[in-house]
Amino acid sequence: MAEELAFNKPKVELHVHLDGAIRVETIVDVAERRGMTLPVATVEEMRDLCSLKNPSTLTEFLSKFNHYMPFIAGDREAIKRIAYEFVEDKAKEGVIYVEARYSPHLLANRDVEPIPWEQKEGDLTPDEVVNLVNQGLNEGEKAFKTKARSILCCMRHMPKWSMDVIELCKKYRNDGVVAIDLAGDELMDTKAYPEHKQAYEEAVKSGVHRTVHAGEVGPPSVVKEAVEVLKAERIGHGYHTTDDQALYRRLLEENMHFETCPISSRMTGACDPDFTKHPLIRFREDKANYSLNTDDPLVLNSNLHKDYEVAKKFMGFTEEEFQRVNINAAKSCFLPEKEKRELVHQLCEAYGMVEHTCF
Ligand SMILES: O=c1[nH]cnc2c1ncn2[C@@H]1O[C@H](CO)[C@@H](O)[C@H]1O
Repeated sequence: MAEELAFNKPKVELHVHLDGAIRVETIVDVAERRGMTLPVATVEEMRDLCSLKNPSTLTEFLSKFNHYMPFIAGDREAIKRIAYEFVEDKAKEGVIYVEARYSPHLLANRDVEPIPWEQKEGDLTPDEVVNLVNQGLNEGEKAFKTKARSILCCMRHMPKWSMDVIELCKKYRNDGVVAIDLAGDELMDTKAYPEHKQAYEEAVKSGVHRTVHAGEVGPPSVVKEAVEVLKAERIGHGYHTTDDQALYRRLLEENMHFETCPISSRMTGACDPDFTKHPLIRFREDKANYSLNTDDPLVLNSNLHKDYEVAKKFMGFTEEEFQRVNINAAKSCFLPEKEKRELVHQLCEAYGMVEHTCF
């Protein structure tokens, strides 16, 4: 008999890295097609290599990308394929709307300095990467009926890419790209460099939506900077906001959206490995505005059902709270207003709620 799911209803996912959500089978397949040598012999060994087994650090977590990104980066077919398969996987998890994020530069091999993953210079630019991902998401959306949009990531340690990122957000805003993000290792580098600030200023000026990874493993000051300097409309993770009570209270009042990722937060060492002590419990009790997300299912060897399961089993989540969480996610998504309202309506219908009582 199939295992009972913690929340078997339509869901919205706002924080998931496209390059952290690739199928292991696809990595192996692409490597073989490209005649590249894999470090291990089987899919299962590759899964082991790409994923963390025990709670660790964000730095260690991010180092897992080194094992598989070289096989995908620079390959047009692979990039389109991972986007398409991503939508299929989300549809199977009952996600009806998803925002997938990635760094176009980390998948390119031309017009990017330095060229990532020790690739030789090729002819795939960050611009074309965005185009390919858009095609894959779009075709996936048509095939699997899950709406998919994307968020382009600036990387904390690569400030010189950030102005390209905002220009790509502007160029593709009518073709699937809904926002800008700032990702990467907060522990190694917590400061927002002038180039990141400039990119976010341009985002504000040109009406591009903004989210920022902050307070994941870093202190609340990073969250404060995200809100005050980068004008973030949502916070990626944000667990450590609760370490500064005044800031936490203020963001609760402002209805700031926190994109939380329970399983990820344990494995990156962002939070106490004991889920019963997780800041998400505080968010729930305070009726904060937050969503539940996977972050990087490949690196976590996990899926969205498991995040919901953890919330139910260890954090006291009920069906009603899961519904509230998803309606908040829909209300905080980066779709245009009309599409956002339709999404909220779709959830209310699926949850059997009358619209005006729909929180
Ligand atoms: O949990 C996280 N915190 C910060 N950065 C992350 C996390 N997961 C992935 N990435 C980084 O974001 C890039 C673009 O998708 C990934 O390549 C990875 O370096």
